[in-house]
Amino acid sequence: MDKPTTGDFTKTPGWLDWYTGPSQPRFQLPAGAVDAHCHVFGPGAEFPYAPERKYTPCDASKAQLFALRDHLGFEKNVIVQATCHGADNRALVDALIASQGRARGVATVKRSVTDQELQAMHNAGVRGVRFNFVKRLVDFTPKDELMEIAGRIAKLGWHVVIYFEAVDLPELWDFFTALPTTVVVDHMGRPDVSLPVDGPQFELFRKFMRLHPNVWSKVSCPERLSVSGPKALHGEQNAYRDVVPFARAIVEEFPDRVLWGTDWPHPNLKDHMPDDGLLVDFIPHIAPTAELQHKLLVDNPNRLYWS
Ligand SMILES: O=C(O)c1cc(C(=O)O)oc(=O)c1
Repeated sequence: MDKPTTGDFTKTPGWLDWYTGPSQPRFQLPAGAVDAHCHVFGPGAEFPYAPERKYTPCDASKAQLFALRDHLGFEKNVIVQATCHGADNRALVDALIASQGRARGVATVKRSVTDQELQAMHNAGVRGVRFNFVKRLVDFTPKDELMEIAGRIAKLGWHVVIYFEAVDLPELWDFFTALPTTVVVDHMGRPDVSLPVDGPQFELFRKFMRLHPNVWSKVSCPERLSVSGPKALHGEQNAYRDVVPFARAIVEEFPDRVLWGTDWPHPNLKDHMPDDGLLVDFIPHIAPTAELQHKLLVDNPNRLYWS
């Protein structure tokens, strides 16, 4: 793959660029596998980063994403609008159209979005909107605005993707459970994996999924959640041990409501940038049987995004 560029923008100090030359995964993905959480950044020279962004990344183009897809052995992508592009979905839509049906998208919209704009996004392959509650990434949007957007996109058959941190789930519970669509949680609601997997924090998340059959979870981002490592670098086949029990518990209890994605190009990692090939090798640790792997990687994402 090409090396990352920066265009005319200056990257956030300490920014880690995505890993070039990822290894060939040892785990062979099943035919039809979907990378259900990844992003495109710019390129900034073509699709400028949003003025209200909280970070400036290195570029991560659609061509680079599709090269990674092919290298790792995925058939398709779900591209999630990154907060560095705000509610300007042009880079996302451009990538969706270029994918020729091999990518679907999750957009960020404001209440001012028109029905024609929503329809155009639908035609390009958008199937959801993302509501972000991680304070370091976005400015606050009132919940009545978000609920209004949810009501409108529900009519298109779209779903809502939510990104929040585990400590905020109690406060957000009533809003989340009132959403009228399928609800997809990013990265298992970001549990603190140094706490017990059967402790109150993660138990609340499991209860959230148990009580609400419309709630799905991405069991992605061990590289973001792990405290103990080891990192997915230098051929490590047993990376991020502390995340395994959390992700595996969700995959085994809710096999028909889980998704997996690389999270490439891994925005805002501070510590290291994983080898995406080794991230794929993480999958059998959390989905140990061929049946669970097929649901996670093929059946579930195809049902949600391509049917
Ligand atoms: O849209 C983003 O900016 C974004 C950021 C992060 C993060 O910084 O945790 O994770 C994501 O999955 C997406």
